[in-house]
Amino acid sequence: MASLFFLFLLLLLPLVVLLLLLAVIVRPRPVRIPLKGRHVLVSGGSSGIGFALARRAAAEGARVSILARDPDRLRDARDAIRRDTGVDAAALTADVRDPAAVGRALEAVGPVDVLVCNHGVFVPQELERQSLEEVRFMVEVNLMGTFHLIKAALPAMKQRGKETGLPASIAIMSSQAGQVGVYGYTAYSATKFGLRGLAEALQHEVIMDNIHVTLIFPPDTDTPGLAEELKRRPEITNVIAASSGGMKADDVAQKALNGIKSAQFVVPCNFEGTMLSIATAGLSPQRSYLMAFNEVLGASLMRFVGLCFQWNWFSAIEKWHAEKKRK
Ligand SMILES: NC(=O)C1=CN([C@@H]2O[C@H](COP(=O)(O)OP(=O)(O)OC[C@H]3O[C@@H](n4cnc5c(N)ncnc54)[C@H](OP(=O)(O)O)[C@@H]3O)[C@@H](O)[C@H]2O)C=CC1
Ligand SMILES: CCCCCCCCCCCCCCCC(=O)[C@@H](N)CO
Repeated sequence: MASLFFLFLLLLLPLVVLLLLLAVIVRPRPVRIPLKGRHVLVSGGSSGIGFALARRAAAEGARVSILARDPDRLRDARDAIRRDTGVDAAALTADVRDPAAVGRALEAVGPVDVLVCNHGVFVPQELERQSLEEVRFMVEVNLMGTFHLIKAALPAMKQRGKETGLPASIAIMSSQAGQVGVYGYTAYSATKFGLRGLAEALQHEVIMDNIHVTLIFPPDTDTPGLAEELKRRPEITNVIAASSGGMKADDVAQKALNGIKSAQFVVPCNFEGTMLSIATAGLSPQRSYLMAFNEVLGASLMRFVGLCFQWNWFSAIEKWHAEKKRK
């Protein structure tokens, strides 16, 4: 009996040592980003996830600015935020593809404490059938638009951080299609994978300015954008995307905001997303020693689970092609 207990302790010991080691080495160090009274700017804040996020930030006492192209939708969103929270959000009309317009918009509202690059466009299609114009459109909006926002916001953000001594945040909306390539998403996945490279490198560059980068990876989320997308999404893309459960915009917004407040680098939004994040942890920064522990121990199991998913997806593609041929 006593020797069994001893054996158990012996097996446990390496895990405890690993946990302690991780607690010492994880970087960057954990930090909390306060929201109350701070300036939160959300691009794409007039619809879907961005709107839900802006409204939640307002409800938590932040000063909120929303940025998008269509002034009518912006006005409706601002009215809804006022109705639900009593907060007057600033509505900024700008196309993120236009760096000068983005610069003017940011200048008008002053320094940002939490920049949420959430805007995004998604036009699913097989690459062979998709026009280069559509590919370029997604790259310009999703990828270049995010560069434009960050370049425009960073100098004043740094300056303000120096004055207040408070940590600031740059959050970027990726997608689970930015963690795994999916049929019909060659261009879209490329932009969302691209944002990860941007975010990892940027975190190195701004850590000494007390700025913390957060990358959010939602699954299919019920938004006006998704409704449009579904009108033309290839059937097999629907099948693969359904491997991860769909979510409501407000639930994604809550996960995102919690992730921003605790300065998580990677923010998964559902259970499948957590598995996906462990499977694709790579060399991304990790502040939580508990998550680091899960990543270290879960890596090989999640690799195996990922291979099972790929098996399933390639089988579905094969079957779909066979059926198409028969028709
Ligand atoms: N819904 C989903 O299934 C998922 C979404 N995501 C990502 O979440 C983000 C939000 O998606 P969702 O809420 O569904 O999108 P919506 O289409 O509902 O809203 C998109 C927002 O972005 C704005 N926007 C689009 N293009 C530009 C532009 N060129 N300049 C400025 N603003 C722009 C839109 O306003 P306007 O058109 O007026 O400019 C709108 O406010 C995107 O980055 C998307 O890739 C990730 C995973 C899943
Ligand atoms: C190791 C374990 C793996 C676990 C399961 C993986 C499931 C992956 C599903 C990918 C779905 C991609 C949806 C993209 C939604 C999106 O971005 C568009 N709606 C555009 O907005």
